[in-house]
Amino acid sequence: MEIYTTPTGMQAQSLNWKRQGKRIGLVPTMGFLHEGHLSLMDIAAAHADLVVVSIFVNPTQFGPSEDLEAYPRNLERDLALCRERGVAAVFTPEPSDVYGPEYQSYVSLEKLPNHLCGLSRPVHFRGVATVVSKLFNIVLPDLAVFGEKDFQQLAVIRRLTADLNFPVRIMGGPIVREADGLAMSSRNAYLSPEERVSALCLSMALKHVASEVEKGERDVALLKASTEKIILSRPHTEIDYIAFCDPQTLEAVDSIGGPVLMALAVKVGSTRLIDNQVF
Ligand SMILES: Nc1ncnc2c1ncn2[C@@H]1O[C@H](COP(=O)(O)OP(=O)(O)OP(=O)(O)O)[C@@H](O)[C@H]1O
Ligand SMILES: CC(C)(CO)[C@@H](O)C(=O)[O-]
Ligand code: BAL
Repeated sequence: MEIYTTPTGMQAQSLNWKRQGKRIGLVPTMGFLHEGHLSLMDIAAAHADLVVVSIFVNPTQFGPSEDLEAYPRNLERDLALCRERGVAAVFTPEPSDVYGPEYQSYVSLEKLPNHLCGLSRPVHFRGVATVVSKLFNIVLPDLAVFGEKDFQQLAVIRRLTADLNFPVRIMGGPIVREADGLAMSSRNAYLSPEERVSALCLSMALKHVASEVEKGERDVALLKASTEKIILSRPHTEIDYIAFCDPQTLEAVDSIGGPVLMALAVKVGSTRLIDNQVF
């Protein structure tokens, strides 16, 4: 497995592979890898000749009061996991290699970030859209795989790929969960044992709503009220949002007609967790 730390080194290797006719599958991550990330590598491997994983805690997608410094990191372990999974190359640059001192070019979307996580993380999707655009130009992937856990991020990336004519196929990977239902996330490492128990309220609320919808409930106000009750009955929880929206536009809906995305963001202690399901 090759390890590249500079954009020019990575891009030169990618150009080489392209000349040889190889199809490159990219899995962008911020590291501290878990089974969710590994499942995306398997999807990429099934659709490409070789897989490149990027490991980069991207500073531009963190707000000033967010957890950039504290974000969990373990590069040695991540590299071992990538090697075991048959990854061809890991791209792991330093922030200064990605954003030089004169850096001033950003990609932002007009509408999709004005919902859900974008409301409490105002600079987040501009940072994500910028770094993903740069990764596409550096790694030159034929396809790139992102997790459905970050549903809004996947929607933003699909949109920007179409809008900016990147010749990249975007694929989504299903949410991988712990045995008890908690969606895997690098940030789960922040949870104390007591908070880890409270964190189950997200997947429990989704399950509860799924069964209510199955029984015929269509009223979003009622479904929101019962979700709120489930979440706030657990210690250390604070709701950022409970949203029911159109899975394409992310506009809020007030009843379940066609397919609806239910998305949650909940702070458990100081850890912000997200989860979602489409009904
Ligand atoms: N449980 C999961 N199942 C499937 N994909 C996931 C899961 N968790 C993360 N991913 C995907 O992995 C990619 C890299 O995400 P990232 O490195 O931020 O991991 P994360 O665990 O989501 O971290 P964080 O705790 O910061 O949200 C993203 O496309 C993300 O959607
Ligand atoms: C897509 C991404 C790697 C961009 O930094 C990040 O937002 C993530 O890990 O989901
Ligand atoms: N998984 C999305 C990265 C972030 O929360 O910053």
